[in-house]
This record gives sequence, C-alpha cells and structure tokens, in this order.
Amino acid sequence: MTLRLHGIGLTYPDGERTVHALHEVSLRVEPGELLAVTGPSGSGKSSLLAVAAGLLRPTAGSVRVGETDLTGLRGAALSRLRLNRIGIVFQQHNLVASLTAAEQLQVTEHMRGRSARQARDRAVQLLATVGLSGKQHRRPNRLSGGERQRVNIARALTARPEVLLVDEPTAALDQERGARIVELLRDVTGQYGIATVLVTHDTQHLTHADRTVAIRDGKLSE
Ligand SMILES: Nc1ncnc2c1ncn2[C@@H]1O[C@H](COP(=O)(O)OP(=O)(O)OP(=O)(O)O)[C@@H](O)[C@H]1O
Repeated sequence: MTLRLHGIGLTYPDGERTVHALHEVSLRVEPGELLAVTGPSGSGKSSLLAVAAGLLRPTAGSVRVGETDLTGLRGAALSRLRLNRIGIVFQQHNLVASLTAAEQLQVTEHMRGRSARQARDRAVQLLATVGLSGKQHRRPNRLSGGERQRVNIARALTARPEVLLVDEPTAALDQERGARIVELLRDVTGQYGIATVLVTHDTQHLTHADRTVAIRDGKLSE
C-alpha cells in the first residue's frame, strides 16, 4: 500500500512557548520504494516517523496507509493497524537479552495469534532472508551490532507490514556494515512490496535508497 503524508504539522508544548517540529510536510512512498529522509540533529526526523507510525497525532494534516486514514483512528483500531500493517525499527534495537534471535521473532508472532509451529517456521525463514541462517539460536550478546540490527529488521518484518519505518539503522555501524544494512532494507522493501521510510543524519550509506529527501527545521526539500 502507498504511504501518504499530507500537510503534516506537529507542535510540542514547551513551557511558555511552542516548538514547531514539523511544518506542511507532504510525502508519498509507493510499495517497493525505499525513501531516505536525511537531516541534522533536531530537524524533525524522529517526529516525522512517530507521526507516520501513528504514535503521535499531528496537529495538522493526514497520514494514510492505502485508503486508511490513521489520523481518524483511535484506541484499539489504531493499535490493530500498527500491529498488523506497520513495522518499526527503532534506533535502539530493544532485543530481549534472554531470548535467542528466533525467539525474538516468535514472541511477536504469538501476539498475532500464530501457532508455535507457524511462528518458528516464519522466524527461521525471515532470519535467513536477513542473512542470519545458522545464527537463530544465538542470544543478542553473541551477535555483532550489525547482526543485532538484522534481527531487529527481521522482527519488524514478521508483521508482513505494508509500511516499514526505520530510525537511524546505521548509527552504531561502520561504513561497510552500514551500507549493507541499507542494501538489505532496499532488498526486503522490493521483495515484499513495502513502502519504507528510513530516517538518518548520516548520508554516507544512502547509495542504496531509491530516493532521498532532506528535512531541515521541520520542512522537507527534494
Ligand atoms: N517531547 C518534546 N517536547 C518538546 N520539544 C520536542 C520534543 N521532542 C522533540 N522536540 C523538539 O522538536 C524538534 C524535532 O525533534 P526530533 O526529535 O524530531 O529531531 P531529530 O531530527 O529526530 O533529531 P535527532 O537526530 O537528534 O534524533 C527539535 O527542536 C526538538 O528539540
């Protein structure tokens, strides 16, 4: 499904004043497209992702996944849409220290009501997709930073999301590993026909993005 943000504004109250984090932000990401949004610290990248994910309600504008307007949903309907149609890869990978790579994925599959066997098969298949065949029994402390990020991406894909939102996936990685993570994101985006948005302050890994836009002071420019 296409992800469309139209005329998004976002303000945060900050004591006496108001911080305008996003102004008139419009973008459209097609299924199978990887869009990179780059900008310096404080430019509004995390705010943009939070609005696209339905985690923050914008002060103006609309967010649509296909024909569904997120800004019109509340409560359980919004949670269901987030669980089933939107994958999020946060900057910190939030992996559970005591669980193996496969179990990290199986937990979210259980939440979606899949059987133990379906969850296990899907975890093994997705870990292979992200290049971690043979490492499904490792806990996070026995995986490298890049491998942990791959588990994180695989976990977001368990939802079979239509939209994938990725926050600074290369932050802790060197040039080569960072570029390979972006390449992996491009590959899964194409393979599964996902509309993917990646935000980063780091422009050096972005050769694999289909399109890049810049954000500065909450405004987008091509
Ligand atoms: N909860 C909040 N309350 C008040 N102001 C906020 C809040 N969160 C973010 N801001 C402000 O909104 C603007 C955009 O912040 P945002 O976190 O979206 O930027 P960013 O580009 O993701 O930055 P970074 O790369 O440092 O994570 C900044 O001026 C920031 O100080």
